[in-house]
Amino acid sequence: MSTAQHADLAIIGAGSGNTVPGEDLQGRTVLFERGLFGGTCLNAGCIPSKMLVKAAEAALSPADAARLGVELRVERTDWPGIRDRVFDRIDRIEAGGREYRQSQSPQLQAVTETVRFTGPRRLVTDSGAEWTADRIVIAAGARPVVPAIPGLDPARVDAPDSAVCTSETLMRRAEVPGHATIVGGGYVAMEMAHVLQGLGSEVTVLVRSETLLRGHDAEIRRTLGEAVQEHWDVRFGTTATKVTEREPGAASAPALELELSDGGVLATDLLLLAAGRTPNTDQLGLAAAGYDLHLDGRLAVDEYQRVLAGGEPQQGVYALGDICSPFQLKHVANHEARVVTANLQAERGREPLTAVNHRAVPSAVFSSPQIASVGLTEEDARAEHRDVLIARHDYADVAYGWALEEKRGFVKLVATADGSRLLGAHILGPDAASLLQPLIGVIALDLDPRRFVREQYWIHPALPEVVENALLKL
Ligand SMILES: Cc1cc2nc3c(=O)[nH]c(=O)nc-3n(C[C@H](O)[C@H](O)[C@H](O)COP(=O)(O)OP(=O)(O)OC[C@H]3O[C@@H](n4cnc5c(N)ncnc54)[C@H](O)[C@@H]3O)c2cc1C
Ligand SMILES: NC(=O)c1ccc[n+]([C@@H]2O[C@H](COP(=O)([O-])OP(=O)(O)OC[C@H]3O[C@@H](n4cnc5c(N)ncnc54)[C@H](O)[C@@H]3O)[C@@H](O)[C@H]2O)c1
Repeated sequence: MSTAQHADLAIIGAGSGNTVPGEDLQGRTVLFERGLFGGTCLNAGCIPSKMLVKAAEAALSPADAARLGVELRVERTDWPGIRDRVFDRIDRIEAGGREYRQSQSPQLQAVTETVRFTGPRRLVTDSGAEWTADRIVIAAGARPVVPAIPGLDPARVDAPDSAVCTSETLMRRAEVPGHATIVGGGYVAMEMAHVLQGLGSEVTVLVRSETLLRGHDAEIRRTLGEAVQEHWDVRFGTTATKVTEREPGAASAPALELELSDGGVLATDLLLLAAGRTPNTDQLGLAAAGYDLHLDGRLAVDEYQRVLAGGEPQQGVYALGDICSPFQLKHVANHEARVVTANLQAERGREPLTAVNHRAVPSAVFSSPQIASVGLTEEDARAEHRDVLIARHDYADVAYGWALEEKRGFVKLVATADGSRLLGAHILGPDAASLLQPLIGVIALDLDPRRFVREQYWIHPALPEVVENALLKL
């Protein structure tokens, strides 16, 4: 006889999955979380990284001020103070979320363990507790890839006394390294290089390919590459071929020696691995459940976020966020969580399901310069459409750009040949993420960009005039 406990709904992962159980969900719910409540975004991702970017930018402000004729000096950056300010706030929110789920959520049982499937709708925790559930939401996220580099012991990555880390532990480290080496040329590498340099590190970035931020518009990538090389030692087409870690605690610094594919040797205090994030599907025993996976390890879902098995959607089994999404972004995970919540309700009332909307997914990279992007790149648009219109306006050609003395920033728009539909928008420069937002609306709501620009006021002389002028050029 089975001793398994039974739930109406089981949720795996209290990151974005934690938003699914609302007041109106009926029946017994179990929420499995092996780590921190709030998941990656709150504890080791979007939120602490942006709080640190802000501190780094304050430390880098003398260079901006100097362009304006103001001489500023940074007296000191108080890393322990900055780190503790950031994580005191975050840790309190995490503890509050945990406490709420553990003792104040009626009908919900929080199980703070790792769980895996032993069959379809059948689960077991690490301590052996068995569960069955009528409906399941899989929101188990992703984790940093640890590339195979000779000499690198994967078990030591992120250990408290190790000089090799990922974004999981970087932001809570005891010290800012004198010299940091970053493997990767993607989002994490660009943002963390900015943070580390701002807070006092010398930074070397090892980029396996010849470009930063693969998938972004080529002009954006090229301009970013030129800009960051003014501050960081960026080595394109270069990988680490061997890592030698000195004895932990050995007096002689630096802690690591790296052999590089170009034959060079690099002594460094910290190695940050920022080589992508892999979905946690391999840790979930999914073969026992028979659910389908994509080649890149993502759980396969249909447009209603229902998990597929043998190509067929499984009623009542959903996935959301990094475990299944083609976009590893928090706003996408949140949207998918809303779709899943709506569909759990709809299923009960036998109402139509809501489809996910992955059109016009924006992203921003909070580096220096900041980048924000939505829709097609120029290259993709040219491949998809016979003719396209490209419009570009520089920050330097609007009044607020003069106030900023901004030389590099620009807005680039990609539209259909007649200018009636915006296909993509790409911004590089101060406040790019905020400037992009109205253009996300134009694409998402299929607004005519010619009406959008003409039939509203644009505040003069505010920075959005750079967006207005790019739109006028269409
Ligand atoms: C450094 C960094 C910065 C980022 N910045 C941004 C940003 O600025 N903007 C943005 O949009 N996105 C950003 N992201 C991406 C964003 O954090 C993720 O896309 C988002 O958090 C994914 O949410 P999720 O719910 O899918 O996964 P997670 O938040 O990772 O939640 C998954 C949860 O499942 C738990 N879990 C996993 N397996 C099991 C198991 N077997 N049993 C029990 N529990 C399990 C985990 O402990 C975790 O808490 C950033 C990511 C990083 C790493
Ligand atoms: N601001 C944001 O929205 C934000 C910030 C951070 C992370 N994220 C999300 O998290 C995801 C993961 O970030 P990321 O920077 O780790 O991944 P990424 O996919 O953005 O970049 C990975 C980089 O590592 C390189 N790489 C891969 N394997 C390698 C290897 N074996 N050796 C050397 N280099 C290798 C790739 O060429 C690439 O440059 C992002 O794709 C993004 O979706 C978003």
